[in-house]
Amino acid sequence: MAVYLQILLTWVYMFPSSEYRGWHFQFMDLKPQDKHGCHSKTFLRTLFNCHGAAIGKRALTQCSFYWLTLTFFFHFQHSFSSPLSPSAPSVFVKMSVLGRRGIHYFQKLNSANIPTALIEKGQNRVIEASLTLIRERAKLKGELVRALGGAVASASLLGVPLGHNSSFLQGPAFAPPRIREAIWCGSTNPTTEEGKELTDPRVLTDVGDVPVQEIRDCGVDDERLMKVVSESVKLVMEEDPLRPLVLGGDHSISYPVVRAVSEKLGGQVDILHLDAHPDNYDAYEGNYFSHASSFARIMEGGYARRLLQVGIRSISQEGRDQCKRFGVELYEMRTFSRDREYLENLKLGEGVKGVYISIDVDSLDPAFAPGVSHIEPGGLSFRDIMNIIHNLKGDIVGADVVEFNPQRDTVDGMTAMVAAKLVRELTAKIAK
Ligand SMILES: NC(=[NH2+])NCCC[C@H](N)C(=O)O
Repeated sequence: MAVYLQILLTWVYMFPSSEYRGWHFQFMDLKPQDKHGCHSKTFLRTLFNCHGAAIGKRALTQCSFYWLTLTFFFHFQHSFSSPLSPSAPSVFVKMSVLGRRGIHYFQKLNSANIPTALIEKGQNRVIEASLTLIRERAKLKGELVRALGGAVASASLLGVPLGHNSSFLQGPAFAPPRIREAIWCGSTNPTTEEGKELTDPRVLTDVGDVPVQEIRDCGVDDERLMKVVSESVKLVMEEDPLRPLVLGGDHSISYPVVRAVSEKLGGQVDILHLDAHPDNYDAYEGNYFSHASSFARIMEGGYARRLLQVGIRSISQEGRDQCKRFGVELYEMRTFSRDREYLENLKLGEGVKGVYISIDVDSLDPAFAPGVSHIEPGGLSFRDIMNIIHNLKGDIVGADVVEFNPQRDTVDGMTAMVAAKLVRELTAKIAK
């Protein structure tokens, strides 16, 4: 009894610290399909589900973690030594995994055991430097397009290699370079289906990636990181006629991107969202910024007037309740043949600032796009998406292609080509 009380108290003490999250997970994206990472991340997220906690809690939290580890150890030590206990090996394995993770994050915390102001100053410099590169590249591309003249709107690629807000695998962090490679791959040509030339800077430019890993490596938390993403999008939009075409990353990035688009334009947009999932949980696995929660954040923020979700075929009761709460127009796969005609003749964005298109690659049937974390059979065909996009009437003010996971792609990069073609055709849709 006393031991359980001790464990409970320890957890309560540990809750207020969000710092472990930042420092512990900073390198985790870089591990390929790390199953243990996935589980322990879920576990730790539940523990440290709190944002913006005071840095002064660190010492207390650190002690609490030692206490928790010891408590577990003493509580279960009879299981380790008892050959009759069937749970012994698995408990031991779990303990050693936890132990190794613990060591990893003590190192991080110890190295961080320096004045808060010093860390913050350094973080600010790194963020400023990161934004400077994007700002200068956007400026140059904007100047170039304006000098060439004649473009009202032009797509500009911005990569956001962020995968740590995934609830399962983290591979989408590796997508932007793979998509770029496929866009310019010699197996195809730079002309889009309806005849736009991607080599023309008035059609397409590129301002590079937000250095997500480098920023997280400095211990910057997600709230701040999301602001950096928003800031980067605004830097692109600053350079009229450039419009952001964002390469994800997991779906969590749509929140800071849409927020930036709406704030910069000074009003709401209509959103066409293609996905297998509605991604509207209040929070998922305790993560407010989860890729499964981005559309809850967008709707709460009031950034969208209409939200059309198309391709949905994995939706929980909470997802349905949230759709009702936010007035989402839900087009599920099971009724797609009925809805097709409407969806292939959409007219959006009138009376608001324009249309934002968010394409989750898992909206496609896995037969077309196997390289995604969340394989969900029964999806859209590539041509279904093309028909919807090509026929859509509206001013496209921004777009994203997210959730391509190169670690799950075929050896010949089939999904990279699919993601690239989505980007190419979105480019054609934006540019005018
Ligand atoms: N953007 C995504 N791929 N989201 C997938 C979310 C999956 C999550 N397990 C759910 O129940 O919805």
